[in-house]
Amino acid sequence: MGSDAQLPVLSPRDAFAIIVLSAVGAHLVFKRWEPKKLRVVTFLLFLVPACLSTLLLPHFGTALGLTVGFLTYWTALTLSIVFYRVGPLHPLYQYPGPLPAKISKWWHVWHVQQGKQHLYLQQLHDKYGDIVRIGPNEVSIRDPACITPVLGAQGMPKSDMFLGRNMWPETAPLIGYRDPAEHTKRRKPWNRAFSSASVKEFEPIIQHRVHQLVEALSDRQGQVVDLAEWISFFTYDFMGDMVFGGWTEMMRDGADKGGLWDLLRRGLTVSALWGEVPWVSYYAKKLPWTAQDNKAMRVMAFSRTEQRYASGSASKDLFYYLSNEDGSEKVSPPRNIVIGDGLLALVAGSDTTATVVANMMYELLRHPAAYRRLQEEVDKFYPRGEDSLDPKHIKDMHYLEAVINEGLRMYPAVPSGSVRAPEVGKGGKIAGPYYIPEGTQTRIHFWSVQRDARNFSFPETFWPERWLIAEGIEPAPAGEKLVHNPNAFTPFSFGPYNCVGKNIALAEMKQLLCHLVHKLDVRFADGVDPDAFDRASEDRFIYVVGELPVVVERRD
Ligand code: HEM
Repeated sequence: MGSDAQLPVLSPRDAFAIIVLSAVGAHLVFKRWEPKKLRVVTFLLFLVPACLSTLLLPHFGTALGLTVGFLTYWTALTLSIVFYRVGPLHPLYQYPGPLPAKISKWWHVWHVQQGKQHLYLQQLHDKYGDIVRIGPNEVSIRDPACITPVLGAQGMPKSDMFLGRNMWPETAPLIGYRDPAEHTKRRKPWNRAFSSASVKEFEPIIQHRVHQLVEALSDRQGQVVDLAEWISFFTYDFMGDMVFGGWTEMMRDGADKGGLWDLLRRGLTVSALWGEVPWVSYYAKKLPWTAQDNKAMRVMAFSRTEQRYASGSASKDLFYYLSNEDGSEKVSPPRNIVIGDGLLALVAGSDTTATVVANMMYELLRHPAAYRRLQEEVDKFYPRGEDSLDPKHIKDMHYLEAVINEGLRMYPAVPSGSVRAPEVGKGGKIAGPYYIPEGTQTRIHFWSVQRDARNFSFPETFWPERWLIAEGIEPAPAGEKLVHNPNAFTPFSFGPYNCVGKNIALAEMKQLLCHLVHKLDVRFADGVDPDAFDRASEDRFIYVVGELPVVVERRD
């Protein structure tokens, strides 16, 4: 071909048609393969429109041609996405939900960022019904009939939420394992650590730390103390002992001197967001400032893990099982896995238990009759002079159990549930009356299910007696018919990925409440607005509570 050969010039109409069709094609590529690699995304979002804009240069000149070309491409891409998401071709078209949520996931992320996701989703369920579309590709469910089909053994695998939360796949903790077979394998040492027999071995540690908490509070009698903070100190110190054979001494210091608690809480806020948009974490982890807290968290866990490897086991802590010091597995897991799981235990076991106990105490303080009744039960089983750290009567203390169940019902530690998704390529799943298309992010909204009048009478009222009535231990109030659906009560989740620490958490909470009300009288500090505590609570995947200013008095 000669050097003066000219490329044919397309008419503006044809050029625009090609740009628009290419943008729709790019949408199809994004939808089908969800590419994350920066090269591919840059190619689709910048290189393609740049090349296509050259078709407009003969008509508009360079600057205007490029501007019009890019704008046309991006507008067509955006409109293609929006029309698809709100239109009848979308597999979730039939499910109701707010329009902005259908169009963009960022609508939901904004609500998550506010920390009030639990209330927002509850409002959506009240408005739209038991299934709500809360993202372009996501639903929230409030129907207990869906718990087994979504969370049960034949249910759905984990979604990629935990890939986003964790950021570094090489230290993926148990909770992030998506492959059911790998998850079952990795969960074995956890199951050994938290079997009924092993939980008994943790009892002396619980007793020691509960005693320490009650003594620390007694030392401050008459002063205003933040009970929620002290309960957190307790759970962190206890988990440090339980996981690594010792770590923090927050109760001794009366403060989080090492900054661990602060660091984990900050990390929690960020990872709650990234869990909602996992692809963001793919880029964010490459930026030093966004990943700072998560990195610092890993460094801390790494250093404690190394120390623990070096010192060997002085007791059968969780590490003993996770690192295979018990010798049950033929091959010991690599260190990175043990680091990930050690950190998980600390996060999963500390804030969860702390937040539930703080909420129970809050409700007991708001309901003095319930506080008195609990104290009377404790006093009956442990008369003055008896050691309420000895757990021998705890299994017979029905009101204590009722208080704990009621606290867990009203304040599930993971209020908005953890997300599952039918695997892409394997077809959708039926959940109760709903068809859930493959790849749909699906959550059971525990907060809404457990506060639904169709499952529990007076759902917004703290009423421990409901559990005694349901068990037939005491009669319902005259003229009342109790609504009580035990299948709708899943604060520890359900199925093969449920909370592996449930037994230890229950043992810890029972021992703590029993000894605390036996030894101390607790009341709100003067001038405290009790509702402020409720208002300050936030859903950061784990429920996080505000300050609970109280005054304690020793009872003996
Ligand atoms: C009141 C206290 C607690 C509550 C309400 C609670 C609740 C939960 C929930 C809702 C999940 C999510 C399960 C899912 O993805 O469906 C979970 C997972 C988990 N929890 Fe707890 N938890 C508590 C205490 C603890 C404690 C003390 C530990 C001890 C280390 C612990 C360890 C874990 C672990 C390791 C997982 C991940 C399990 C897996 O993926 O197989 N939790 N917990």
